[in-house]
Amino acid sequence: MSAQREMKEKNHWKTPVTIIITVIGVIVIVALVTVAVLQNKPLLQKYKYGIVLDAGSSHTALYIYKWPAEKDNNTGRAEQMHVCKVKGQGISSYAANPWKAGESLRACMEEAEQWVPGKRHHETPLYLGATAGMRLLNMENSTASDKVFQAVKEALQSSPFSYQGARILSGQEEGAFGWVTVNYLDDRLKQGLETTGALDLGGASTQISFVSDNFDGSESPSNSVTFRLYGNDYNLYTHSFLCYGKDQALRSVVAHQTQSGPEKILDPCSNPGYNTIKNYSVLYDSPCVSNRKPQKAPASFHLTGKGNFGECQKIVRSIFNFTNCKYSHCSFNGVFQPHLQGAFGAFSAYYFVMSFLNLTDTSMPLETVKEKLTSYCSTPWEQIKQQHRAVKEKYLAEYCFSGTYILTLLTEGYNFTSESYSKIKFIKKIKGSDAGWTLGYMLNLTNMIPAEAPDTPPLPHAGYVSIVTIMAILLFILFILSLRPLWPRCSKLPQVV
Ligand SMILES: Nc1ncnc2c1ncn2[C@@H]1O[C@H](COP(=O)(O)OP(=O)(O)O)[C@@H](O)[C@H]1O
Ligand SMILES: [Ca+2]
Repeated sequence: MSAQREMKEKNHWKTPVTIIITVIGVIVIVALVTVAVLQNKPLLQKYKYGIVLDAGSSHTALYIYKWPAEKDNNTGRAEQMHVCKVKGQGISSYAANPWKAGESLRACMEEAEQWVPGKRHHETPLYLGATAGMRLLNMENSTASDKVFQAVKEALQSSPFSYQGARILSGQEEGAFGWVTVNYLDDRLKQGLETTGALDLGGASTQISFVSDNFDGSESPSNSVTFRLYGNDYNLYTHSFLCYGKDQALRSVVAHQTQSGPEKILDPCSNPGYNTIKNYSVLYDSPCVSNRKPQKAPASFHLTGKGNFGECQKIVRSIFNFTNCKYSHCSFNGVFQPHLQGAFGAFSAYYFVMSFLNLTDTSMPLETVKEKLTSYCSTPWEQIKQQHRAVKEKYLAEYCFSGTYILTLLTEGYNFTSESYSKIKFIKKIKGSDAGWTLGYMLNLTNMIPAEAPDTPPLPHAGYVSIVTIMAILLFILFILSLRPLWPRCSKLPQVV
């Protein structure tokens, strides 16, 4: 028995050499894993910021975006942090007193100072892009448009942010950047997935942008925008229809009914019982209709609602020209359009109107959409007002027209069929960021979408740490095994009888 105990005490795990080796080994493993974890730990998240003002025809909105500072070029995605709606109307409405356009922006600029951390102010780029409202003002009165821009620039330059310019976007830019936003937020660009088309309905213009296999730009170069993003080439079809935003389209529809300069009209696009007085000079004060102003007309006319979808649609149809197409296919007004392809995201006024009318479900047959519009249009105005007390009267009075216009623009203007209509999604936001041209515009100007696919580490951080740990343990075991000759001879253990 005593011999046995003696042998147990000489157990090799307790020899000084193995104790030292074990301690060193454990220290080495702990050190290795600690270094691996600390060295490659994602650094504490710091953000960069960017601000874009969308100076639309009806209103201005200030968007603040943020993205992780360390990985702006590859893995981090920019997202909307805050939006500030500027009080009052769009900047083009200040043509008569331009300095007020600058003043109108101040409250949102101050709000932005609260949202972006102070030490980042000076490095935060600030852009303003104006769309169709300013395009029209610039056509009509370029001096007034220049003055509005001057006032706006002064207001923006007096902020602590890094002012990068204020300008009018072209229709192509507005359409293309809306498409970039939608596909960037859906992660379609980085992953090289099939892209989603973009439908943007504003107050003064409307844009359609999509990638089509049978469009290479040759048939109509002015509708082609090419991009190389994350290593993929895109040939985008895009078109912006000036005067076909819903406010200008409504002007055209009312202008159509006042060609002879009447004192009264019975408008099928307004609910029965709706009554208003409209001023001729205000109605015709837009390059979209100014050439049609009746010669002999009183100062104003009475508009009374009739609420008839079918009749309203007839008038809406009349503002599109479906003749004279010199291309293989056209949408309307002789504008080239390739065959529609893939899914579409429809945002801005498309969303506001269709969500109000409970028509965002596009699996609904087009016949049902028409029935619902027929019913909405024929609902008495008093009843509409009672049912939607919280909704602005101006919007409320226009939903019958707006719904009719959207359905006609999509199905007869762009040629969406019952089948392709079901591929449209009416959207406001994607993953918390508003759909619209602003994000795409900023991504482009800050070079945040690389032309080539970025090199990504082959392993995620957790995988890397696990592999280093396993390797270290394996190395240690190998090392212990390699010291086997030093181990005490276990085979000499006496046989217990
Ligand atoms: N809640 C709402 N309901 C209906 N229409 C809305 C709502 N909010 C905004 N709109 C409309 O959305 C449109 C936005 O257009 P806007 O971006 O200002 O013009 P554009 O892009 O042509 O320069 C306007 O016609 C505005 O009236
Ligand atoms: Ca817009």
